[in-house]
Amino acid sequence: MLLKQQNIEYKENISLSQYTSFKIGGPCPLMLLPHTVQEVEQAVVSCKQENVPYLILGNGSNMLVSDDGYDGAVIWFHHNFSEIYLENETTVYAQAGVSLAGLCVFAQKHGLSGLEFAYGIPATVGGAVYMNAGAYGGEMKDAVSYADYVDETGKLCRKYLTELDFSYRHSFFTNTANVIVGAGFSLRPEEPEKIRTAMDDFYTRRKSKQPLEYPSAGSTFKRPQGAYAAQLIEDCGLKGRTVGGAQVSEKHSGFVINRGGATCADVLELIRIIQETVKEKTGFTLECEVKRIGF
Ligand SMILES: NC(=O)C1=CN([C@@H]2O[C@H](COP(=O)(O)OP(=O)(O)OC[C@H]3O[C@@H](n4cnc5c(N)ncnc54)[C@H](OP(=O)(O)O)[C@@H]3O)[C@@H](O)[C@H]2O)C=CC1
Ligand SMILES: C=C(O[C@H]1[C@H](O)[C@@H](CO)O[C@H](OP(=O)(O)OP(=O)(O)OC[C@H]2O[C@@H](n3ccc(=O)[nH]c3=O)[C@H](O)[C@@H]2O)[C@@H]1NC(C)=O)C(=O)O
Repeated sequence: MLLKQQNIEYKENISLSQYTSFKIGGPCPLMLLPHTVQEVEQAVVSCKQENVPYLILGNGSNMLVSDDGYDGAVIWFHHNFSEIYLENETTVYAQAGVSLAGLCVFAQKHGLSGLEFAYGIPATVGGAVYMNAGAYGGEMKDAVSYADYVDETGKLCRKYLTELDFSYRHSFFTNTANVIVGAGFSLRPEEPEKIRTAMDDFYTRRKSKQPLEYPSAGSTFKRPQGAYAAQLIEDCGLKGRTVGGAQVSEKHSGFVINRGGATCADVLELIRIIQETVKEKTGFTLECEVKRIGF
């Protein structure tokens, strides 16, 4: 395979369950761990040439991977692509593998406000921009100034906020094979203490309401127009409903959790039951927020 002759670090025959926050997922023959933009360009071009599909993995916190795994190459950014610096007085640049927690703490230490809402979202910068991650009234689109990416032909490009087509859990990148390599965040000066207090407040709220003690992929469904998925699920009596190792969290019914040993098939069956029951009893259609991989 050409892909393995390019000096890009790689691992073979990995189990994707080790790389997803759900702790679910079958095998994958090849994981590429690029360290430079040039290596990302090479990886994309080689995958195209060899007709190998690729998947970009950040923190794996929004993925439901098939028990049969993924028959392609995974490009992994966590731990590498972790550079972060001040571009000017109010702009922070972070590479795609930087954790949102790391980005928030960096901004706070430099007295820059605008990312407090994101403290506690278990994502990388790449995954968060890809999906316009949001919480507590904030979204990535409120802070992102531009994003750098390697396009599907292997060329490095930049798009600015107005071109990024952000909306609820969606961006220009959604359902494309572009690889985000970094982003610039435009922030406002504020006292570091005030920023720290806001971050701690959001984190405490998250911890008290969400089942962080179990593996999951965050909210399973998007908020449907005019309702909350969690409330609909609770009103339909589905809190605690279990299939194999998968369960509708007793703490927050918007989360399907892995109580131990859950398979992808368990989660899919539980999702099917939830969608069917909610539709039948309330008329609302619940759309999955979690991205399905390898189907
Ligand atoms: N608000 C909250 O409390 C929570 C939010 N989340 C969400 O989970 C997401 C998780 O981020 P993360 O764990 O890092 O992502 P994941 O590893 O879960 O990847 C999710 C998808 O994002 C795409 N992606 C990831 N990194 C990149 C990149 N560098 N360039 C292009 N596409 C990329 C991939 O698309 P592809 O398959 O096309 O390759 C992938 O399928 C965030 O967007 C956030 O919304 C999760 C938990 C809680
Ligand atoms: C976890 C994620 O993001 C989360 C984000 O952390 C939180 C906090 O702002 O708000 C969203 O959750 P959410 O829509 O479930 O919001 P919450 O405020 O927790 O709950 C909404 C409503 O449902 C009700 N609710 C919640 C839990 C529950 O068991 N039962 C219930 O009825 C709440 O009382 C509230 O009225 C995001 N999810 C989506 C799909 O928009 C994620 O994207 O993975």
